[in-house]
Parts: sequence; structure tokens; C-alpha cells
Amino acid sequence: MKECDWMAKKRIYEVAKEVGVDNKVVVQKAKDLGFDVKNHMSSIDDSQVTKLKSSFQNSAPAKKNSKIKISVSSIRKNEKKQEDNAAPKKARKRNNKRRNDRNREKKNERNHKNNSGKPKAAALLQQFKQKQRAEEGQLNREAQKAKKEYHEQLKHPKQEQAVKNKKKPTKESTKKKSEPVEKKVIGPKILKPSPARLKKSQPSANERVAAKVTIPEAPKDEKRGNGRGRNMGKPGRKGKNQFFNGHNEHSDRSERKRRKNKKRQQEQKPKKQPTKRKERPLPDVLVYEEGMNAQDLGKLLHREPAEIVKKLFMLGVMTNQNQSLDKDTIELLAAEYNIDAKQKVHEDISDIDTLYNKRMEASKKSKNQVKRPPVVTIMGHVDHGKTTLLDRLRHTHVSAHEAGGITQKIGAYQVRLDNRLITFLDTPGHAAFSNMRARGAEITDIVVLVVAADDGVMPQTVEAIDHAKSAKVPIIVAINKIDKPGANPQHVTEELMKYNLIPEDYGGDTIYVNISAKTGQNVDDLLQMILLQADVMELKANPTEMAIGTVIEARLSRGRGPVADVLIQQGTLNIGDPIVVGDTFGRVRTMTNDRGRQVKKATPSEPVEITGLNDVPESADKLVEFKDEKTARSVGEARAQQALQKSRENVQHVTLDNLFDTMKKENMKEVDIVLKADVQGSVEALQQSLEKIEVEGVRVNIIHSGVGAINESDVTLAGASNAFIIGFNVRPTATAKSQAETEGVDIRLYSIIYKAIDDVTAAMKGMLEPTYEEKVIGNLTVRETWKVSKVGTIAGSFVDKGVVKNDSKIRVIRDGIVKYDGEIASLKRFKDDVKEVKQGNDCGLTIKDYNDIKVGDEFEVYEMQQVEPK
Ligand SMILES: Nc1nc2c(ncn2[C@@H]2O[C@H](COP(=O)(O)OP(=O)(O)OP(=O)(O)O)[C@@H](O)[C@H]2O)c(=O)[nH]1
Repeated sequence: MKECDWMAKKRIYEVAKEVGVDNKVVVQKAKDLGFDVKNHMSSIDDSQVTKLKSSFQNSAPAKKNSKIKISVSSIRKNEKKQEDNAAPKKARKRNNKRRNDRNREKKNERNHKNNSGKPKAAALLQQFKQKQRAEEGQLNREAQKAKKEYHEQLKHPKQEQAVKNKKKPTKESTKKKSEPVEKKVIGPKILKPSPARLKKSQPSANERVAAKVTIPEAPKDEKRGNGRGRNMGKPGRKGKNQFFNGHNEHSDRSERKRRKNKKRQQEQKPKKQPTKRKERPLPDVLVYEEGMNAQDLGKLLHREPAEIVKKLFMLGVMTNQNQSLDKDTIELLAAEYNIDAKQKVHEDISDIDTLYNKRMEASKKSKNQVKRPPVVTIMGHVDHGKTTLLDRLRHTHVSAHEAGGITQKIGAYQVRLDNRLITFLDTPGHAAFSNMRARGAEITDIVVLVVAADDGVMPQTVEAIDHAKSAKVPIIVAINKIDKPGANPQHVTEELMKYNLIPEDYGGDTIYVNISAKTGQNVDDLLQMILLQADVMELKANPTEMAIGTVIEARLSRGRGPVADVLIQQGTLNIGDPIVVGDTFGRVRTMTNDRGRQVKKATPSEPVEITGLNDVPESADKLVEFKDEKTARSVGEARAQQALQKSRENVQHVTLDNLFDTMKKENMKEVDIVLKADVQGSVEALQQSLEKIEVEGVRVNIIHSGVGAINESDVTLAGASNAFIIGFNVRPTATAKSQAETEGVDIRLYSIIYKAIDDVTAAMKGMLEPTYEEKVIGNLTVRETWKVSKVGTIAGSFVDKGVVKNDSKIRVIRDGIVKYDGEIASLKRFKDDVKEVKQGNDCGLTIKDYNDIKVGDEFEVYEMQQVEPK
């Protein structure tokens, strides 16, 4: 209502503009008329406006225009009725209908007054009409012009602004306030249109812009079109209606209402936007991680979390949006949405074995593969000539052709024949081959089986065949020592045929070469055959990618730090490359080839010695190159940590009690024991007896033996070797004992040889019976001795630890050696027989059948307690 009142009023200055008279004059006039006005900003209502204007009639120069304006608008109003009938826009008709009715009533009233007051006015009006129609045509043209300009200004508001600024370079802030005055906006105060609204109005602006330009001051209208007045800023229906209907309150109200509704609708639109999310399609597969919550799943499924919670609720799972969900629930949810669910597999970057395998597979599929030298291992029975053959190859086919020859041994070397390379692993025998295999390193492409022509197939020949076959590595048979007088290669061939090594001459596919490693006879032929076999196998690698390889040997070099001999298998290793090798890492600092030369890069099948690692890796460890040192470091450190953890878990595992299980589990071939005894004779006797024990191929291996008490070094060695300790007539030192307890090293103490042997044998058979285990209950030190006839030696002792009982067993220990093991005969305290004496007290005791007690001797008092088998 307020707004309507306000809108129906006019400011004095507006009236002044309309009548073309100075503000002050109008203010004075208004005051004269008795209007309550103070200055040109004071408002007056419609009737006052009419009175005020009429008071200026016939006096102001602008009166004519003003008249015309009034006349035009009144004529328009009169014609409105007819125009409305023909009006094409039904909407406008509807909107204006009520207003028109009102206007009609008002106009009729006015006409009635005019007619009654001035009888000749009709004729005069007719004249005016004609004249004004002509003027109206002119005005329409101007309106069209203004419309065009208005559009221009809409398109180039900045230019317009610039022009405006030029025109009014000063008092910007006050100008803004006074703008409406300068623009001569007639009518109610106009709300500033928002840019968005302005934009929306644009399409219909064409028709609307002219409405306001009907004001006679056409050139000023141009400004108004650019201005911020409502009618100009928002050229539209409102302006048009205003033009046609005058300042109709009702039309304003309905228009505002309509705009408000429109605005509300527009505002509501973005709110509806989120519902569109629901329309997004579900993924084909829900790739989830265990522990995800409804929010996480909502994102993956393109659904609102609330919907997920609701769905789960329907499935009987009460949860909120943040609660972690288990695998089953997530899969249930996926099933509810009728899509598959797949758990995301986290790649463990520290698992370089998997990374190695992946890269190996990827390389095999690569288009950049090129031929690579074969990697060969020489196997055979003892003394059949493996080393001789390797030496010959090394010294003839390397040094003869390569300047410098082999200056150092790096676990493998390459020989050259017909400008082609063959890589030989420098560790002959199937044990090395199998050890590598056991550790997951299958680096050999071809096995050369050396069989002495004068000896034939021997046990280790058969073992070598089995190892090569199980590794699915092709065998080339080298029948050696054919230079020897008793050599019978034919016989050897026949023998080998029993093991399915059928020569080509007999329709098989095994290559046989008769050689003499000693004289070098046919050694070239052997190399030719190796190359032939390599061709058949189409051995290839991709040298263009990041390197992977395997450690052949590794050691700690004085001055150079950790050194590893590695065989590159795929890719190219360069100086400076960040690498992880087993549980170690670093950057390749130096690379040396088998001829002792520094190289900058190593390609597939090339053995090189590398430095730059932070620690010494183990043979058969995998080498993997990483993109950056940071990753290599984190992987290396993570692996070292894991390895340490594992080693800690392993250390305390082998005990006599769990020996049998451990042997089975770890496929042990030897039971490692550290043996300590009181005298050398006992050590030897016990060592021989223990080493004779063999249970199902598993033997005892005494890794260390010696005379004296069991010390820390013994415990450390046993811990590192996963061994246990047998003490014969000796005891561990106090620190050794506590260290053994901490590290879980098992110490077994015996005073009878056959008992120790029986226990070890029984443990290896898994038949170690539940036994009595001694439990030390106290320790004493002899402070004084008295020899009493018929009683023997009385030991005046102090109880250092625990308790001593009159029925305890007791050991006499002198300098770590058990001097006697027996029973207490009597226990006294101040001449009284007592049952027990506790720590911190003196006592006197005698030992059954033993009197060799000296001051300083230690007593270990113990009881036998039954132990359940573990
Ligand atoms: N006459 C003759 N003797 C050979 C030949 N090859 C090797 N020998 C000899 O056979 C003996 C054993 O040779 P090695 O090369 O040590 O045999 P191996 O297979 O390496 O033996 P282990 O290392 O013990 O497994 C040595 O005395 C060699 O000199 C050969 O072609 N002809």
C-alpha cells in the first residue's frame, strides 16, 4: 500500500520539468495554492499536480508541449478503446481490461465536464486531434529512433557509460542520486533493474522501448533509454501499459505481482536442479572399498546419500551417512541397484616382485622387442669338467677377443661368437641353479649339462636333469673329456636317453656336442649350438623401458660400499637410475661390466656390477627401476621394515620342542645347533654323535662349538642362524640367559651325552616326549666353608635370588662350569634345620655326597617341573 501511495505522488521538480518552470517558482506556486511543500523534492498527489499544472497554464513557454503531451495521452486514452478491440495481444487486453474500464469512467467524467463547461470544445478538440495525430506520427518516428538507440545502448552499455561519464565527469556520487532528475523521468520512482532482469527483458525490449519515448523531449529520451529509470531500464509491458493507460495503480500492482511470481519461479528453478542428479545413470560396476560409507557410495552411484541410507534401511541395515559399511552390505546395496560390485584392489607398491612380473609380461607383449643374448647355466656331476669349461670360455672367448680380458668376477660374463653374445652364469652346479629358483629367480634360458665321457651318468647328473626339467629349461648335452683315452661318448648318449634326452640323430630334439674343455675341442660348436637354441627360443627383450633384473651375487666392498652383480633382464639400466634391489634402494652410482670396464648403461642379458645401494642385497633379489628416487626410497624403506619384522618373527622359532614342525614347514635340510661343553673331549664326542643323527634326510649341522660357558656371542649366532644351543655341563652367563629369553633362542642343558642325543633325535622325529623341565628357584653364593667330620663340608651361603628349599636340587658352578649336580642334604639357619631360606638371608647347607665346595662357588637351586608337550 505504501508503495502505491508513493507511486501515485509526484515530486515538485517533476512537475516543474513538465511545465518548464524553475523549481523555486513551482514550489512557491504550490505554497501559494496551500500545498504542504517544503522544497522541490516534496511530493504532491494527482489532484494537486493537476491544480499546480493548471495554475501554470498560459504562462510557461513549455506549456505548449505540455499541452500536447497531455492531449496526446488523453487522445491515446480515448482511442484506446478502439485499439483495444483490435489489439492482437489478448493478454494485454485481459490485463488492461479493468484498468481501461476505470479509465473510461474517469474519461467520461472528464468529457462530461468539458462538454457541459465548454460547448464549443468538441470542435476545438477535433482540430486538436488532427494536429496532434500529425504530431503523434512524428513522435512515433522518434520513438522508433529511440528504440533503436536503446538497443544499441543495451548492446554497448560500457560505451554508453563512457559517454555518460564524459558528459558528467564530476560529482559522480551525487550524480547517481540526481540521475532520475536529469533524466526527467516522469511518473513514479523507478526501481533499478537488475542486470539479470535486464537481460531477460532483452528479447521483448524491441516492442517495449518506444513506450516511454512518447515524451516530447525526444533527445532527452535517448538518455532516459539508457538510464536507470524503471520504464527505461525495464522496457516492457509496464512501460507500454503506462503509455496506453496512464499511471494506473492497479496495473502497477498486478505487474509487480506478475514479476514477483516470475522471479519466484526463476528462483525456484535452481532449487530443482539437484533432482537432476537422480537422473544420472548408475555405473555398470560399483568399484568399492571396504569401509566406505553412504556418502562415498552415493558419489559412486550418483545418488543422494539419503537415498542410500533409505535403501539400506529397506534392506534391514540401519546406518547413517557416515557409518562405514562392510563388504557384504555394499555388495547387497549394489545388488539392490541391480549392478555388479567389485572391490578395489590396492596395489602394494612395495611388492616389487609383482611389479617385476608385470613389467616382464608387458615387455613380452611390447613391439619394441629386440633379440637378446641367451643366459646359460652349466650343470653336471662333480669333476665332470664344469669349471674347466667355464674357465676355457672365459679365457679364450673373452680374453682372446676382448681387450683387457676378465679382470674381475661378477657372477656372470659374456662370451662372443660370430659377433653374438652369450651370457654364462659363473656358478656351476644345480645347487646354485636351484637356490636361485627356490628364491623365485628363473634367469637361465638354457642349461648345458656337462657329462664326463669317461664317467657317464652319475647321481648329480640325474639331479641336474631333474632340476632343469622342472624349471622347463632346455638342455644341451656337452659330453666332456673326449680327449681322454677311455672316453665313450656313445655310451653316455645311450645312458642319457633313459632320461628322455633323445639326440636329434635318434629323432629327438636334444642337442649333443662332444667336447674337451681341457683342449678346447668343439667348444665353438657348443657355443654355436647354444646360439641355435636361442634362435629357436626367439629370446627377446625390450631395451626401451625402465630396467628390471636379478641379483646374481652381492657383497660389501671396502671403500665402495654395497656391491651387487646384477643381470639386466628387460629395459636399460643407466647411471643415476633410482632402483630398488630386494630390500635395498639407491641410485646407480657406478656400473662395471664383466671386463672391468665402467659402463654408462646396461641392456638386457648384460651382467653388471653396480654400486650406490644403501645396503647389501641378497642373491636372487629382484632389481626394479623407479621413476624417481623418492618412490624408490619409500619402497626400499618399506621393504626393509617388512624384512626386519619378518626376521624378528623367524628368529625365535626353532626350538627343540617345535623342531619337527619347523623342519616340515620350512623344508629344512639341516638342523643348526650351537654346541658348548665343559671340555674339548665332550665337545668332540657330542658333535660326532649329533652329526650322525639323520632323520628322513635331515641332518644336524653344528654351526659353532666350543668350550666354556654359553655367552652372548653364542646366543647372537644361534639367533641369527635360527639355531638352538646345547650346553653340556656348562651354563649360560646371566646376560646370555636374558638375551636368549628376549630373542627366543632355545638353550638346552645336559649332563649326560646320550640324553642330549636322544632328545635331538626325538625332536627331529617329532617324538620328543613331555618331559620334566628344571625350574631354577634360587641362586646362592658360598661365603664360607666349614669342614665337619662325619657331616662333610658345610657351605655358609647367602641367598642372592629366590629361595632355597631343603629338598631342592642343587648345582655347584665354578667359573661358569658345572662342578656338581646333586641334592641338598641339609639346610640350616642359625643351627636350626629349616625348610627354606629366602632371598637376602644367610644359611648353611650340605650337599649329598659332595664336599668339594669352595668360597666363591655359586649354587643354582632348582626343581623339576613337568612340562606339557608344545
Ligand atoms: N682330460 C680332460 N680333463 C678334463 C677336462 N675337463 C675337465 N678336466 C679335468 O677334470 C677335473 C675336474 O674338472 P672341474 O672343471 O674341476 O670339474 P667340475 O665339474 O667343475 O668339478 P666341481 O667343481 O667339483 O663340481 C680337473 O682336473 C680338470 O682338469 C677335459 O675335457 N679333458
